[in-house]
Amino acid sequence: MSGFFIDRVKSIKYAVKGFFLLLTTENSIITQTTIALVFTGMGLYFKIDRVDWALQFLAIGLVLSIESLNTAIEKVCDFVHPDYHQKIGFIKDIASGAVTFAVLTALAIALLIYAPYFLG
Ligand SMILES: Nc1ncnc2c1ncn2[C@@H]1O[C@H](COP(=O)(O)OP(=O)(O)OP(=O)(O)O)[C@@H](O)[C@H]1O
Repeated sequence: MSGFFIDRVKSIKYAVKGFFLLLTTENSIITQTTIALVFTGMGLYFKIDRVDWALQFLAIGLVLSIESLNTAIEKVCDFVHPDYHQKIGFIKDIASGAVTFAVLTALAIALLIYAPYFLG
């Protein structure tokens, strides 16, 4: 039983390590995090309500999570096949496509939250 808890604590340790690796080494994650901070600033500036904060955090989490998985897929691709291959290109393209789904969702949420402040 105690082995189970030690394994869980180790998993959390590796997950936190991965979290900081993404934030400190991956340009795409650093860029998305910067955008997330800008939107957090906008939320504070416009004093958005509790539901809008929840939707905004959900959108930020969605984009960062999918972007992180896309980064992991790119790393696996580069590791298993460093040279050019049509299938690697296809795999990387559809992994990026997943990020596009998340970003479009986040853009829709951002428009719903902030358009009224800009359009009056
Ligand atoms: N080994 C490869 N074989 C075929 N096409 C590739 C290969 N590597 C990259 N590509 C093509 O180049 C595109 C960009 O790949 P890349 O790995 O540079 O990702 P990226 O989107 O620039 O991500 P990042 O900026 O996070 O590195 C892929 O979507 C794919 O179309």
